[in-house]
Amino acid sequence: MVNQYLQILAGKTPGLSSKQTITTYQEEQNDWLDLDAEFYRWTKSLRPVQWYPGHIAKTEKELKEQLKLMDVVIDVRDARIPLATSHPEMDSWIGNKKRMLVLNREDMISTAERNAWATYFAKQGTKVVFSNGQLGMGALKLGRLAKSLAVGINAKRRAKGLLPRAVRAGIVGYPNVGKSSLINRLLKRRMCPAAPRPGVTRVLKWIRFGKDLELLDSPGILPMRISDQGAAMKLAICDDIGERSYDVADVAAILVQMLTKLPTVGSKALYNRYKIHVEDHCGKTFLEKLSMELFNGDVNQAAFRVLTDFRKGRFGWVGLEIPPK
Ligand SMILES: Nc1nc2c(ncn2[C@@H]2O[C@H](COP(=O)(O)OP(=O)(O)OP(=O)(O)O)[C@@H](O)[C@H]2O)c(=O)[nH]1
Repeated sequence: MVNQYLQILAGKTPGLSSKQTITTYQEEQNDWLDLDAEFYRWTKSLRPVQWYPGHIAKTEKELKEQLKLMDVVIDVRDARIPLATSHPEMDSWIGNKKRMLVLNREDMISTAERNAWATYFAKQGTKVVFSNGQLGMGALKLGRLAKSLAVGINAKRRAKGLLPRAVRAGIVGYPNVGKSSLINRLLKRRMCPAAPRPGVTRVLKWIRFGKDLELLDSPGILPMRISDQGAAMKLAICDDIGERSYDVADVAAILVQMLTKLPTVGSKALYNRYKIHVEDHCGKTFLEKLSMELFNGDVNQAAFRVLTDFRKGRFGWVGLEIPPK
C-alpha cells in the first residue's frame, strides 16, 4: 500500500441529478496523484491511532472458536475503504471455508468507484455484494447467496447419511461498517442494536433467518496493533474506529489536506462550505482559522465539524481508496 498511487475518482456531487452525476473514471496518467504516498508522509509524525478495548480482545478469542462452526463467512467492509477495513488475520482464520465479501455503505461512493472495486474483486475470484445497510439494498441478495450455499452443504450431508441443517453464516468485520444494520435489513426487523458509533455490538449473537440460515452477528474486530497507520487514519476519518483512539484535530487536518488533493472535491469545496481558504494545503492552519471563525478558537470543535461534514457527504460522496493495480 505504501507506494500505491491513489487514483482520484469522480464522486457524486451534492445538488447534481443522477444524470449529471460525474462518474467518469479518470484514466489519464495526469489524473493519477501520488496521494497515498503523501498521506503516509503526513501521518508519520502524528500520534498513532490504536484501539483495542477489552470487548474486542474477548470477541476475537470467541470469534476464532465460532468460525470453526461456520459454513460461510460474510466479511463486511466499508465501501469507502475496503482495504483499510480488511482484517490482516481474517484469511488465516477463515482458511478454506466459503466466503462472501460485502462492501457496505455503497451509497457513500460513486458508481465509477463501485465498478472499479467490482472488477478488482471479480479478477480475484471473490464474490462481492454491494449493500446499503440503512436502506436494505443488497441485503436480500446476500441472504439468497448465503442460502444457496446451503444446497451444496446439505447435499454433502445427505451423501454421508446426515440430516440437512440450517447453514451457519458468520457476519464479521471492523467496527461500525454496518454489520448489525445489514442483519436487521435482512430479517426485516430490529434484532441487533445499530448506532452511528463504533463498538455498539458487544457480544456474539446467533439469529435464525427462516429455516435454512443461522446468522452470527459479531462485535467489530480490529487487529491488536494497527501497523499501517495510513489505514488507521482512514478508519478514523470514516468513523470505523473508537473516537478515543485518535486525536480529532490531527485526523481532521489530514482529511482537509486529502480533500484539497481530490479533484472532485478540492480546496474550492472547502471554501464554498466554510468561506475559508486552504493555504499551502495545510489542514492545521485551516482548522485554526475555522475555529476562530466559528468556535471561539476551539480547534477540536472545528475538527469535529469537518469530520462530520465529510461523513455526511457534504463534500460529495468519495471513497478514500482505489483498487490496487
Ligand atoms: N449511509 C449508510 N449508513 C449506514 C449503512 N449501513 C449502516 N449504516 C449506519 O452506520 C452506523 C453503524 O451501523 P451498525 O450496523 O451499527 O454497524 P456495526 O458494524 O454493527 O457496528 P459495531 O457494533 O461497532 O460492530 C449506523 O448509524 C447505521 O445506520 C449504509 O450502507 N449506508
